[in-house]
Amino acid sequence: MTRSTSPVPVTILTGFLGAGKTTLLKRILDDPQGVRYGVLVNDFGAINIDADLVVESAADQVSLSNGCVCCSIQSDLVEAIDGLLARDPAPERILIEASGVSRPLPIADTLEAPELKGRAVLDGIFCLVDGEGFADLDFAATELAIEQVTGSDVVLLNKVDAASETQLAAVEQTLKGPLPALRLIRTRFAEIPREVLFGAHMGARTEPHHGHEHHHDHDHCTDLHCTHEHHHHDHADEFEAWSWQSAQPVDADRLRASLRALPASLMRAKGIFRAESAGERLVFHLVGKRARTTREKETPPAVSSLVAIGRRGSFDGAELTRLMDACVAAPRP
Ligand SMILES: Nc1nc2c(ncn2[C@@H]2O[C@H](COP(=O)(O)OP(=O)(O)OP(=O)(O)O)[C@@H](O)[C@H]2O)c(=O)[nH]1
Repeated sequence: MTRSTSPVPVTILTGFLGAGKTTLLKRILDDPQGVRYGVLVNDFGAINIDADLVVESAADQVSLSNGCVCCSIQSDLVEAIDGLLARDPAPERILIEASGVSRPLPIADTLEAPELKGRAVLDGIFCLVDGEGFADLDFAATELAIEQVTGSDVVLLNKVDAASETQLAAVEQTLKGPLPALRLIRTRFAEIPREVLFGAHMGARTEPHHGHEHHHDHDHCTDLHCTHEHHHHDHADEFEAWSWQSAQPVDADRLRASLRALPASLMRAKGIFRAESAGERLVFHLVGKRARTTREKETPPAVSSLVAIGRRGSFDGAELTRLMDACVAAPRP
């Protein structure tokens, strides 16, 4: 097998919790158009539900859970990319779905690690923004979302179907006000032509991007939200993830009741469940104030899982566990 000598292009998908990163990833992988993808999915929680959601797609996939690739598990990221590149056949492109609380530039800087030098190269950073939910983010979350935007090459203002024109215009104004050169595309379920996504060849970054000098190509990069101190803390200090699993099927009615009772302080929750009725799985998403459960005609997972993320100290994990244990179907006599 001949190995390509040119570096493998890497695309980073970033964006705040629930903005639509997995939706975009799935869209790409469901129609790979002949490209062999290597995929790296990072979930802040202990269970990588995103990995489960995209698992049926044909791609080499590595999951990085229980931490954030931009800070606490950055070295794991190098190792994971190294591992993907070493596969035979090697991927022709690598996609990294960052956790919703990651900052993209430290991830891009990872590609400069000596182990990866010349083997992988940054192609582009795409930031998903939730057009419907952006206005509901609290101040700190807005700040992080904007930081993700400033570190990206292109912003996908997503969920345009669910947002009003007034909402969308307000988000655009918030983002473009301080960043007039921002490249922003409105999307519905992250639908975007492949030519826009790939081939940007943003290339190697030659200097740290969080300093106050930005000499590189990213003309929309400003230091507005960019303080050194800000970039060096660990997201584990700010956010807390809780997770729950059950090998027993759940009772669909009780599950609905438990999910409705989840505290409003949660910023994001997602789950995949095996209900007693076989042949389908229940997928739950809570993004800010909005929650949705769908029945999917996919093989149900062997183990039902739920992950929730909120600000540290803003919810009671033991209470959540009690709530979810209550929806496990009684064992059959
Ligand atoms: N109405 C609407 N819903 C969307 C759109 N894009 C994604 N969603 C839904 O929003 C929820 C979250 O989408 P994901 O793609 O899982 O978001 P994410 O950014 O990967 O979430 P994290 O990995 O937890 O940060 C899911 O229920 C999606 O179906 C859209 O354009 N319109």
